[in-house]
Amino acid sequence: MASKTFEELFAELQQKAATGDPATSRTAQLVQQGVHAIGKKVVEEAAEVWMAAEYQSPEEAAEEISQLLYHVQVMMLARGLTLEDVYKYL
Ligand SMILES: N=c1c2ncn([C@@H]3O[C@H](COP(=O)(O)OP(=O)(O)OP(=O)(O)O)[C@@H](O)[C@H]3O)c2ncn1[C@@H]1O[C@H](COP(=O)(O)O)[C@@H](O)[C@H]1O
Repeated sequence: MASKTFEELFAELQQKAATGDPATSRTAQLVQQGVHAIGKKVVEEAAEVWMAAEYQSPEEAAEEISQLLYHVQVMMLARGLTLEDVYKYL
């Protein structure tokens, strides 16, 4: 059972990006570091998704995919994008 949905995570991260403390919130820390640092994490997590999907268990692949989705949401926040901005292309 999911502990949170994609939309629920995004709403939580919007709050963290706006008012979170970089000392305690990974999201606030990444947004403070900016698009370049977040971009490196997106690429790193994408590679981990690929490797896990090819060589690891479905459970491990799911965990890596969750980390990629998290970092993609952080990138959206760093660029001031909303879910609607992205959904209109789906
Ligand atoms: N879903 C996530 C999530 N997924 C991944 N991560 C981060 O991504 C990291 C995983 O990447 P790595 O394995 O590369 O970890 P690492 O090597 O320690 O990362 P680096 O410091 O080297 O960049 C984790 O250690 C977390 O820091 C996440 N951090 C936070 N969340 C959720 O986001 C919400 C807000 O979190 P905070 O902003 O930290 O309060 C909470 O609901 C959290 O559960």
